[in-house]
Amino acid sequence: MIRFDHVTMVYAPGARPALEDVSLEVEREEFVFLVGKSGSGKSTFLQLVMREISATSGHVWVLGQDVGKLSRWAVPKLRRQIGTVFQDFRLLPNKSVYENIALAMQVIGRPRHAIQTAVPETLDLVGLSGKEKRLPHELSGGEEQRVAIARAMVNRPQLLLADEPTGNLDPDTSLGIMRLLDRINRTGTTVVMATHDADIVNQMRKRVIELQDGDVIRDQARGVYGAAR
Ligand SMILES: Nc1ncnc2c1ncn2[C@@H]1O[C@H](COP(=O)(O)OP(=O)(O)OP(=O)(O)O)[C@@H](O)[C@H]1O
Repeated sequence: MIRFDHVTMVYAPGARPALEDVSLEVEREEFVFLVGKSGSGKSTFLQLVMREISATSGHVWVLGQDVGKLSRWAVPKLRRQIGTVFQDFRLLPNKSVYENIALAMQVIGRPRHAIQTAVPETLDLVGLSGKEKRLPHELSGGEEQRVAIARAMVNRPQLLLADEPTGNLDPDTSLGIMRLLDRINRTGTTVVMATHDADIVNQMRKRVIELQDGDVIRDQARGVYGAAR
């Protein structure tokens, strides 16, 4: 699903590498937490997978493709197979819940009948049936994140990347979001989630990859947040 082969990322000449000689593999249908202090390289990792940036050296393979070698038209095709969720939700404020989700299908040219089927199904998946007409400001933070997850999932991506998705939510709401991400994972979507949320990581007991100054310093199955090294 994802393979990093001696990946180094240097943003500016002479700068310290944001990732240095990272090699690892994420298998299909895994759930992986990326942890590490601020600046350790978590977002850089996710951006490399999305091909928002290109590795300075080494190879990043995503869904069987060396993303550094993709042509310009192949990048959007790759991104269509990857859902993304962020800490700040990134919903369009003057569009309804339904419209926010439908837009993700419209922009890739899906036909209206497909949208009319998939949006209600996805709203049901995230537990927001009945709220389709609401605007984002009429929702709680947890509900806004559920809309963002619905938008990420409506095109049925094989891979879901989440950058600190519970960062703006209280512990109970965060747990609800994690249960949803776990359910999405169990139905076959690979999930990679960067987080600082120790409680969540310790409760979920999934694979934990810890970065420090651009190095992988721990890769642990059924891991915890703080190092039990
Ligand atoms: N666009 C950029 N230009 C230059 N340097 C960058 C850029 N993005 C990140 N960096 C640097 O790369 C390193 C890794 O940053 P990154 O954002 O990947 O860390 P992070 O683990 O995601 O941090 P956080 O938890 O704060 O989001 C840091 O030293 C950061 O300053």
